[in-house]
Amino acid sequence: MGQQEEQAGTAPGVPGDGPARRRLGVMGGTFDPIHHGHLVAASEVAALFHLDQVVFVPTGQPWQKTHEVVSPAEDRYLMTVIATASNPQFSVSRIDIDRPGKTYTIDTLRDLRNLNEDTDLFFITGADALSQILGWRDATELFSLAHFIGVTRPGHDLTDDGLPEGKVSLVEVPALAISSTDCRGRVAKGDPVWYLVPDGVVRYIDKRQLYRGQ
Ligand SMILES: Nc1ncnc2c1ncn2[C@@H]1O[C@H](COP(=O)(O)OP(=O)(O)OP(=O)(O)O)[C@@H](O)[C@H]1O
Ligand SMILES: O=C(O)c1ccc[n+]([C@@H]2O[C@H](COP(=O)([O-])O)[C@@H](O)[C@H]2O)c1
Repeated sequence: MGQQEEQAGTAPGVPGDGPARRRLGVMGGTFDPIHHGHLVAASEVAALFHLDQVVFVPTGQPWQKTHEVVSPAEDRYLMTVIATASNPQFSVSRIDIDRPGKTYTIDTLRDLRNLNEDTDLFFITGADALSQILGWRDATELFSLAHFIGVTRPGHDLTDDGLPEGKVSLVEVPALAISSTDCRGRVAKGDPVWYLVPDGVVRYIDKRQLYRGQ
């Protein structure tokens, strides 16, 4: 499938006929720290899919990152708030960090469905995460709760192989070869993360002395 296939005019459910439903993008992530790769992906998808809002949802306990040291949820939440504060289309939800136990997207989407009536959900995910999705909890039900939008990410193949037809769109976004792992590594070595993450996030990392000992 062509990565540019889902342009504005062909995006699923684009307003036209029938009563307007709110269109909410959902950008889930560990955001340790949030970086410009996340922000560009959300901004690009919001424009292409005519989304009213994108809600960033930091994970509580990312169960597939148990081999890594994950920063406290409150730090990751606050960095996400700082990074998104200037964009009126972006907001941040605490639903995953306030829910006890491991974080599963099935719970995220069920909660968001309950909190938002007359709303269609669009879950935004990078190519690396999309390729793992069949291993997520209750994978088949996920696709009945949201439309999934896979975005390009340098170093990863974007494919919807094996995923249900009509439930996933693939989108090319400006390529930013940034990862949270790389940002953490740079801070640990004393290298700059300016312009990889928003300025306020650089200052927050410094203020809280995050990633220093890693
Ligand atoms: N540079 C990027 N371009 C496009 N999508 C990205 C990029 N970085 C992360 N994503 C996507 O954002 C979501 C949240 O990612 P996450 O918070 O795990 O960041 P990460 O950079 O992959 O972190 P880590 O390096 O710690 O694994 C995932 O769907 C991921 O695929
Ligand atoms: O639901 C699952 O089983 C599941 C497994 C791994 C990742 N996810 C979600 O995928 C998103 C990106 O996760 P991560 O670990 O790459 O930051 C985030 O919203 C996670 O909650 C979800």
